[in-house]
Amino acid sequence: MSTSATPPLSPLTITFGPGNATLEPQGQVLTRRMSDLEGLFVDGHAWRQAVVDGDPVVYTVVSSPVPEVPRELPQSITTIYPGDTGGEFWMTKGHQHPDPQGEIYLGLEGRGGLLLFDGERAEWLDMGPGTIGYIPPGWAHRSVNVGDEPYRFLAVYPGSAGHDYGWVLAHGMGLRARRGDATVELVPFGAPASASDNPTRPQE
Ligand SMILES: O=P(O)(O)OC[C@H]1O[C@](O)(CO)[C@@H](O)[C@@H]1O
Repeated sequence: MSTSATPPLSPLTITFGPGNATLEPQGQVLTRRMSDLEGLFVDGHAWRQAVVDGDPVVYTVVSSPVPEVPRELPQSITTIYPGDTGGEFWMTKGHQHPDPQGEIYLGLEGRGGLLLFDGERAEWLDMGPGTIGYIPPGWAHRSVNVGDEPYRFLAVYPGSAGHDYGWVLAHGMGLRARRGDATVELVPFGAPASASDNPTRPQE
């Protein structure tokens, strides 16, 4: 199997590839470049410049062949590359499940964080190899690489959960993760980009 399988599935084993970067057998592979993250970084000028300067790959999602359909339990490995845009750490788009169901992440490599927002409360979970992050039903979720190496994690989620990206654009994520002096700095979602990033840049 090299793409999404068709139910009914037979029992199967799925193994990690080299560096925990892939799954075998493997399904779909999604590549998100900077241009796919329009409107998500608070510093829109820095985002646009990064697109012009080569439109780097921000993260990839490698799925197993288990399909996103009701009653199945798909898995995927997400690799977020290290970097920041206008001081804001590279991250996934973030989404809400239209069908509110839980999800688990297992940290595999690197240093990351799991930002959760239910529309009122925001929570931050530190993630690393061996950490399980639990996403309860009704919490939008975004992963962030806060280190200097690729941050990699396994996600396991109900196949009927779905991905609502519009919810995050409409409601935000409560907090943003910025590069601080020694570690991650969490700031209110609406806080402007730091003036020191570009002193001559007018605020959007
Ligand atoms: O869908 P987004 O927000 O781009 O983030 C990708 C992550 O979310 C998932 O789609 C599942 O929640 C994972 O496969 C992956 O870790």
